[in-house]
Amino acid sequence: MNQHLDPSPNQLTPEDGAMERALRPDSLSEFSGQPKIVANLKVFIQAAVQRGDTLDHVLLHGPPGLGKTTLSHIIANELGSELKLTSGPVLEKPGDLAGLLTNLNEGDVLFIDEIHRLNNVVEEYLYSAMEDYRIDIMIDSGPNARSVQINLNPFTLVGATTRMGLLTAPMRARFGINCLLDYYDVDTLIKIITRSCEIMSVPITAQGAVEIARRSRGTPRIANALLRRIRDFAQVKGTGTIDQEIANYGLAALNVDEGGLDEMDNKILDAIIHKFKGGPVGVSTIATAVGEETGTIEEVHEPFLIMEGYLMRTPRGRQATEKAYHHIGATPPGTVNTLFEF
Ligand SMILES: Nc1ncnc2c1ncn2[C@@H]1O[C@H](COP(=O)(O)OP(=O)(O)OP(=O)(O)O)[C@@H](O)[C@H]1O
Ligand SMILES: [Mg+2]
Repeated sequence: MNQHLDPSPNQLTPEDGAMERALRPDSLSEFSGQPKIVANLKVFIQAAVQRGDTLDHVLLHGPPGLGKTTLSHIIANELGSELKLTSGPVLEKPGDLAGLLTNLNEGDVLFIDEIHRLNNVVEEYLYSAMEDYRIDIMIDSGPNARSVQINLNPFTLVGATTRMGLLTAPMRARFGINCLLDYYDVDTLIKIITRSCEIMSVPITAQGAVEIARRSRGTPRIANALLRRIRDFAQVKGTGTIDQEIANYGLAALNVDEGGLDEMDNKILDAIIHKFKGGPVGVSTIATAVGEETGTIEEVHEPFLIMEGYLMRTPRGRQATEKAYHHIGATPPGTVNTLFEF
């Protein structure tokens, strides 16, 4: 298996990373899809700007590659503010956070990616910063230790998470604006693909765009990643134009099937059906069976397979649907074989 060809969101090469940034829309009007989120953010941003207030803290959540980081850049752009980026696992101790917070200017946007991965101590520290724009820092240690209160400039915290369930209730409660990003429909993905092709100066036919959009798992990052690879196929094996034929050829070569399922999606369905009698089976058992991390299955594969109707979540575990059986060419349980009926 060609791992480097895997278009999964976690396997971008540095070259892909640069291209991803080039394809990233930088204003709300360029951002396609998520109409409710865009409309609401427009109002909240305009209202804050008109009043000369800082925007309330924003929580962005949803599966990888749907535009959380993109939106954080856009929010800062639209506010005309500076964006400072960090992420949950990087902030190991309160001092790391204090350094960042005290350097924020009024109205700056602080983006904390993977905010569910903040440790408890840092998280509690963040509460007073978010609520009162104030932090207590300890100076000296031992008998001379004392805490000093520092006032911060008002700022907007934008937190992003793929795992809303892992965010503590007090943390969630401190965000005034809560945005759940949803998978994109095919029409919106066509728009995103067409825009990317214009930026990359790659010719694409309408059918070529449909084919890639349809098989991008509702995710702009995957649409762009597939597009870049199919551009290579078009250049080397075709005429340079991405039409339906070369799109089909490239998608097959990349192991993306007709329904847009990748190799791991198919492996998961196959394991549930053939190893665990269709389920219900726990996600960690599935993870072991297919050799993938439990977290990746929960964040990346499961939400997509559920949305597409291949998988059900029951209190006792994950269960394959009839659609899943048909997809991998197995017979669903309870199906009467009509050949033997008289
Ligand atoms: N609405 C959109 N319109 C156009 N392009 C988009 C949109 N949303 C995302 N993209 C593209 O998809 C890429 C991935 O988006 P982004 O990095 O914002 O995802 P994310 O939600 O932060 O993912 P992760 O959870 O993995 O950090 C961007 O570089 C951008 O090119
Ligand atoms: Mg991101």
